[in-house]
Amino acid sequence: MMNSLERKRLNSYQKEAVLDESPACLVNANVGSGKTTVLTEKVRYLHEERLVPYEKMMVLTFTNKAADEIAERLGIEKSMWGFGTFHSVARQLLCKYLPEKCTVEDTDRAVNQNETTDWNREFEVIEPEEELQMLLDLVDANGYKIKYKNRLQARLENDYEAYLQGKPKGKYKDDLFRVFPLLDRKKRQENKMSFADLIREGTKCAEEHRKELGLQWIIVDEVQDSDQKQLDFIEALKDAQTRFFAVGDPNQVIYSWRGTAPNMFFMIKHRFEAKELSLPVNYRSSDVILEAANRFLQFGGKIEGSGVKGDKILIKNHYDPFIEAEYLTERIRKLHEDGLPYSQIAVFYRVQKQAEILEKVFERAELPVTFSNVGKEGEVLHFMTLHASKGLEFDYVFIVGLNQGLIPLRCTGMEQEEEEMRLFFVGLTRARKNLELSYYTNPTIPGVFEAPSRYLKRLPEHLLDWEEKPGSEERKANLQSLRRQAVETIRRKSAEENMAETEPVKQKERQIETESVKQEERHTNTEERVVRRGRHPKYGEGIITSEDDMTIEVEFPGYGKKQFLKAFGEIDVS
Ligand SMILES: Nc1ncnc2c1ncn2[C@@H]1O[C@H](COP(=O)(O)OP(=O)(O)OP(=O)(O)O)[C@@H](O)[C@H]1O
Repeated sequence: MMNSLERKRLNSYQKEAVLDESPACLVNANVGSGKTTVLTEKVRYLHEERLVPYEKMMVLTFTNKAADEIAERLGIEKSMWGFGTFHSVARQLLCKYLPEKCTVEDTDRAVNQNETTDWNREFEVIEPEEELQMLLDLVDANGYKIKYKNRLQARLENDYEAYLQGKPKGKYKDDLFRVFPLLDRKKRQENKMSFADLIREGTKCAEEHRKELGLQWIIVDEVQDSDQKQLDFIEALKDAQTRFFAVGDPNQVIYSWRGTAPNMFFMIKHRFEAKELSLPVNYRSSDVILEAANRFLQFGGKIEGSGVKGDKILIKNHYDPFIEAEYLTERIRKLHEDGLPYSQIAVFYRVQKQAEILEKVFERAELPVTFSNVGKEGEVLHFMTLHASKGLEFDYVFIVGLNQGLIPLRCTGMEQEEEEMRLFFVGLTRARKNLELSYYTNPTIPGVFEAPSRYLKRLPEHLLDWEEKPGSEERKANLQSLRRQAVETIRRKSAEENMAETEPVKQKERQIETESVKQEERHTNTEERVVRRGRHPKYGEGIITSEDDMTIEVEFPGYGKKQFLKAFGEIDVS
């Protein structure tokens, strides 16, 4: 009975999850613990050993990427009935159960008699932009007044659902709620559905045809990403005999802004009265990476590793994003020369804006890069936002821009703070073997501070390898070389660019020179000062041997010289 499972060498937790046949079961899985493995093995087991026909199962995912991976592992067609994203499965249902297309005569008659024609199974799915344009056309055609047009997409997403649920008017005194009935009618007449329409109409359709569908299993991947409407869809599909099995990780909720509650995992457990199983062992990352990630874990105990110690996490500082991009090209070239395939290297950043400089510099360096998590396969480097990194794994991961105000972004409340932390957790846990984190001295992004991220302080010191924690002489030399490097690079670039750009480049050059001279001056002044003392909770009282804007160096009796980042506030200066 268990032969095919044994072949796959599942651990005991994974086996238990695969074999479980409770009416509802929720697997609380740690990052990298084999969620996808369990899900695919479960489908295979049910189909091959328990002889459940595919048409009696639904396997729902949140992304096309996950759907593709599951289909590939199972060796089934991506378009197979009941497999795919929530949207594609809702579409399948509607294509099966909506009325067939009306004849031309039917449509003419309906239009003549001013009847609304309705969606039929040949409907077209429209992008949010097209729906917005339909709305704007109706506003213009009817001379309606709409406030805050620049936020209309968001208002459409939120208020349209409210209108459909019977809410008569919105927050603002304008004509938006008068356009909604026209929009609804137009979409039906033109046989077009938005993504939200798909799930809502799909849910109605599932309710009507639940008995006929007679599902034996509903299986959901990454269930922590669900929103209320997707849960309604699952509930609509579920009949008395239908078993519900879902895998998810409460520590990887990073889409609260899209309507997922941070505690969704536990809400689902309650709603479906599900039994909870766990997958504790992470097979992906080294122990060093997991110990770092554990500091950002919000739910559950420690993540267990599979016993590979791994290298320390490298912490780097770069003058600015430009110098960093130059550094990355060289570093990545070297890693590749040393035998690491480009496809095993990824660079993550927090905001899209950071990609601009990286893109330019990497293009010039002629390295094979893709700036998304999909698309180009094969021997390419991956550059992407932390959000896009979810579900992926790489041997060597760079996370850039660990500055206050960037990672984490400035937050307005606790919930946002927690989500930022989960996002960083997702980023860290993509790495199998090596992690490199970096922050800028001069971030050049509005709203981002020079101070290194407080997340660096959260990481256990013994796991970190600060690239340079220099003493005073070394530091001075480093600042000088940093300045030389920056100026040289800019000179080289300015020679390449056209003349029109010379002046701003010069300004930048001057700015860097002034800044580094200032830093050196401050530095020298510190050295000339009378003895100052600082106190550390562990090392006691010591003498401050050097100091600049960001760091402070203190010599402690019995411990020697130690450097600290001021932003972490570990030293009390007397
Ligand atoms: N029992 C096992 N023995 C050895 N390796 C395993 C086992 N189960 C899973 N793995 C490996 O661990 C890695 C992570 O597995 P998988 O991608 O299924 O995890 P996941 O939980 O879906 O990850 P994430 O939480 O990041 O989405 C994969 O490389 C997989 O091959």
